[in-house]
Amino acid sequence: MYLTNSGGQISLSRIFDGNPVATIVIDSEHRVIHWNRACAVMTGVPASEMIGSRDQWRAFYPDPRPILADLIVDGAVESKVDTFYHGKFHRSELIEGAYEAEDFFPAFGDHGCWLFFTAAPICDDQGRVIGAIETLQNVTERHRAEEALRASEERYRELSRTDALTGLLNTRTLWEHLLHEIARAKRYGRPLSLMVLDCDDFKAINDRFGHLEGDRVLIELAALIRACERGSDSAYRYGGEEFVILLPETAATSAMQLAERVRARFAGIRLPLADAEAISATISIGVAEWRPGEDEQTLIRRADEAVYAAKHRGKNCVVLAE
Ligand SMILES: Nc1nc2c(ncn2[C@@H]2O[C@H](COP(=O)(O)OP(=O)(O)OP(=O)(O)O)[C@@H](O)[C@H]2O)c(=O)[nH]1
Repeated sequence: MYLTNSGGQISLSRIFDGNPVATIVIDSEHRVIHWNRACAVMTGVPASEMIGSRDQWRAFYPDPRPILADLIVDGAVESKVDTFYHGKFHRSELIEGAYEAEDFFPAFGDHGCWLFFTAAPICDDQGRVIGAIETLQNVTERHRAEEALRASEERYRELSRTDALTGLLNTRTLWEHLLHEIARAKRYGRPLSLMVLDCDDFKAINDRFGHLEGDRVLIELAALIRACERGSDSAYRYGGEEFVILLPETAATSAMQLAERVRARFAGIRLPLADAEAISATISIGVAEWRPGEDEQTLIRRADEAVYAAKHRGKNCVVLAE
């Protein structure tokens, strides 16, 4: 078949060969009849090794198996395409009987390669499939950019949910979780407790040792809280030197025990300073168990009031909310 122009004729195989998109054509016997230059460059396999053979798989896979064009020649039975390209293919919206797929080829290039490939049937005048044409494009760069974007979105999502200094969840997340946990406690009639922890005399710590050392105390307290929380608990930085631990499935007695453990362990910590001095600090804790019908603001307010009560009792203690 020829195209004609003022300069003469161009054969179809020259057109294929000049196509910058890697292209393979096979006949009804699965024999390769075209393997263009772009395909040779992409796969590293010259056309001379492929034309007339049924070895097209060799350019892509370690073991013999059909490529997409082979499945098209075999009638493009969807279940068969699915066997080889599960979750990675869909029907072409442009050409009937054609498929598009995207897959990772670990042996391509230095670190593997993502290819987007399409295969369509070639039919005779009666509509019988007499071969298939497959095109392949390297979409690795696009994939890497998408992965980087996903990772950065995930990082931003994480940052928007956490407190930068301590790495604990932030107040916004606390309100979300609290609403959810109250709804759950209500629906299933389960206990739910919460504690508010407030660093004692923190202004004096800042004044005496400096703001950076104050930050160290907060970081240390956050680490201790994280070490003490159980699987279903979650911890939040609630304000400057205030923290919250949310305790699903926990009644007041257990919450008080946990609070007492955190208080005692924190009081025992000595943060060494350069001049052989050490910082020690204490916390006051208010514990509140959710009451049926109570909303999140009221629950937190009761725990806050218990913290004030603890401060009035001399600090470094735990008080159960009224
Ligand atoms: N280093 C540091 N200090 C903070 C941070 N956030 C808040 N603060 C300080 O925490 C101190 C809290 O002081 P107050 O609310 O007066 O409470 P307190 O000194 O702990 O006194 P009591 O609550 O009665 O024990 C303030 O001086 C704030 O500036 C922070 O992220 N880092």
